[in-house]
Amino acid sequence: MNNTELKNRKTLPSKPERHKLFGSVEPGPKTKPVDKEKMADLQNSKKDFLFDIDAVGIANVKNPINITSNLIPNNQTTIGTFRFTSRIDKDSKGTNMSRFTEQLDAYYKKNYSIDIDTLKRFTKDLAIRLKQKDAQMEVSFPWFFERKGPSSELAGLNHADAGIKVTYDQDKGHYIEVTLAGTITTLCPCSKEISEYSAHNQRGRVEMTAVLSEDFDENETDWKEALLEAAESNASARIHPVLKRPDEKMVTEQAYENPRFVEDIVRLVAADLYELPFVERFTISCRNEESIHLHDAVASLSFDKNKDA
Ligand SMILES: Nc1nc2c(ncn2[C@@H]2O[C@H](COP(=O)(O)OP(=O)(O)OP(=O)(O)O)[C@@H](O)[C@H]2O)c(=O)[nH]1
Repeated sequence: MNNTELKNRKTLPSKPERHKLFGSVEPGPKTKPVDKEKMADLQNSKKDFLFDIDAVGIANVKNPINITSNLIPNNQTTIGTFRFTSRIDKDSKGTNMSRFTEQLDAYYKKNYSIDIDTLKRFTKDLAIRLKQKDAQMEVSFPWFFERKGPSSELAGLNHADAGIKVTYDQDKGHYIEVTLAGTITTLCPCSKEISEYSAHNQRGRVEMTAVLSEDFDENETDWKEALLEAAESNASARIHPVLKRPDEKMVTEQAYENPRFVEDIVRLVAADLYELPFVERFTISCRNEESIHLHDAVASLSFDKNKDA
């Protein structure tokens, strides 16, 4: 910038003056207490408020999390989306919302890992912090895993959407439910059967929710890997980030050799989850994004090993 340009530059008012220009005003007279002890505490008022509340808390909380995985990368940092709640009875006006994020930050500072044992501790600590008999947390996160091309062995990262829901109840103990949604290739059996050549295929999303047995040991089994394998091993073919021509030929032929309807997928995945000893009950859904329609094909089933077996 030369001297003439510098001289022609506009002189702006100061930042406080600019704020006034755009409508900011001086603070008014203040009469309410500023000390926490003297402030009204509406949410802690005790009275008959007519109804118990099943779940009150906060949702859509995002925080960085550490997870471990049996598949590479074995340790990863990803983003967790949380929901925290507890019951309150009809004698309490409200919960203490700040305590949920206060506890999350305390765990974050301890560099905690999102594993089931830690989350069991988390929910029990949360119930104590809230002075309630129960607490529930849900966390969902993208889980990354390395996948190699079947012939070239060239690697890249795939991801699935994972979730854990843990409930602590002073009288009943812990309840644990896990969710995994993975992506697969399916090739239409009907299309293969009726056509002189080719068959249309689709990208399917398989979502599995499983209630885990009390004795489930995460040190022995990575539930994420087990559920992913249930979805992928029953598909027409797996999804790959990197495919060279020899890989593509293998994947295409494998899909043709293993045609699947959306119904076939939920039943075959159900058979695998039925055989996993640490799964007590499960729900499976599959949504295929059809390549010859604008709509999707969907199927779902639920099974309880204790009731339906
Ligand atoms: N209970 C309740 N609080 C809400 C809601 N929306 C916002 N909040 C706010 O959450 C803020 C923090 O609440 P608390 O955790 O009770 O704060 P506090 O009483 O200073 O915290 P403690 O010292 O832990 O008791 C309050 O200022 C509430 O106004 C709501 O729908 N319900």
